[in-house]
Amino acid sequence: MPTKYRLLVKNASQVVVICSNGEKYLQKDAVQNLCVVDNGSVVIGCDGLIKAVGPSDDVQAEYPEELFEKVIDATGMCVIPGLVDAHTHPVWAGDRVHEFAMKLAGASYMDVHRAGGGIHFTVEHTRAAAAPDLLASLTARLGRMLRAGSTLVECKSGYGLELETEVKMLEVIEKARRSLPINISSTYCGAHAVPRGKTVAEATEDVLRVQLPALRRRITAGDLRVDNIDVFCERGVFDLDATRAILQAGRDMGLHINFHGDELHPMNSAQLGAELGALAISHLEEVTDEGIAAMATAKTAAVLLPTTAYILRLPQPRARAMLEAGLIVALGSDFNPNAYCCSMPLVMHLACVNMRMTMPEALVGATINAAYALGRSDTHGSLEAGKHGDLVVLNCRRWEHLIYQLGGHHEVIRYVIIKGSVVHDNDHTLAF
Ligand SMILES: N=CN[C@@H](CCC(=O)O)C(=O)O
Ligand SMILES: [Zn+2]
Repeated sequence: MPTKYRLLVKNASQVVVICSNGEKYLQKDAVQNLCVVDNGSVVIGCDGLIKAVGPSDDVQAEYPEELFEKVIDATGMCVIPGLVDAHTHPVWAGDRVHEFAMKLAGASYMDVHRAGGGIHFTVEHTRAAAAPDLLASLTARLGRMLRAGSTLVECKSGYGLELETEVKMLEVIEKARRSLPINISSTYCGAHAVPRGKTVAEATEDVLRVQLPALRRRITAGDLRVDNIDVFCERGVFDLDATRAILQAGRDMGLHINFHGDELHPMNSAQLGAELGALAISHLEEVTDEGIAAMATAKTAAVLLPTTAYILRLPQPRARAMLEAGLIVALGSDFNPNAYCCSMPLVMHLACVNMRMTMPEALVGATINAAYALGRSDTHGSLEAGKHGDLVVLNCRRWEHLIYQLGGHHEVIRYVIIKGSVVHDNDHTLAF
């Protein structure tokens, strides 16, 4: 009999589908009631898309095993959707381990930034780096994220702050997108800091008159794919007017608005994002109640970054107030030289303990809602027929072990699968 399907994952103790009615995001009570199939199986076709998910007996009655290229017996294991990391800065040279020591000794993020460190330090090293070296380190970092269960990752530029290096970074992201199995959502973040020697007005003009028009030409020519536009809207970085001008220009080019706001000071970034129809705003440690309400009405997702609040000892984002107001809450690792974390399981753990999210809220934040924040929830973020066959098989009978076992994801994750192909097989056999 000819092979017709790529992969059968059968007999899993739990298949965490997340949602099953084509929802683009989950909010309010829907977040608590995850769709979970006990003793379930998943079928992925040769096109890499999910064909069926359901109770094992039903699936196996309809899809005989001999039709499959590969069968995984997931007895005693769980299946969850591939994790989605909605916020990373993974292209850079030069680490900042020395600044970690400064911060532990009491320096704030902006103290380091104003002293010429922080983003400026990384910009200097990234400008000097050769593209193949940046690609090699990006590949290694994406590999680490993938082994921690991430199958769709947002990747920002933003350590160039001038055309040449911003394009170099976006080209590196594009090469990774074309050559690696992991899915990438690419973000232009040329307004990540005001470059040394320029005013905010000059930096804004450079983005508007030089960088964006050049990017538009590259995108139109098919050389580059860019999905999102980002600005660091913060006191001492880009103010509200500059942020508005840049985000509007990006939106006019067809990019999704997805930016840094209300992190260190209340800037009314949330209200601005809601007004502009932003798909997502990240950080929000300092968002006001009015900002939360505006985002809920506009269906602008909140991308919360627990690693940053933890490392910088910031006030935690008010996840509970956001969830209760009906916001679409997503999570991201914020991997960058300040917050060196590639692990969404660790991010979910921090979100639960420090932000008081429940485990279902954290998993929703790292799947369907993170996919929504990237405009990808029609194809990613849940295990529904027609979506990409991206999933993680866990070496445990209950999916919550992935969050509960602090820092233990290397042992808990057995397989990472993208479009029905096993891209990571952690050949451990653990008993619970
Ligand atoms: N806050 C602005 N940007 C990054 C940090 C980037 C850096 O420090 O290099 C963030 O999301 O945390
Ligand atoms: Zn960031």
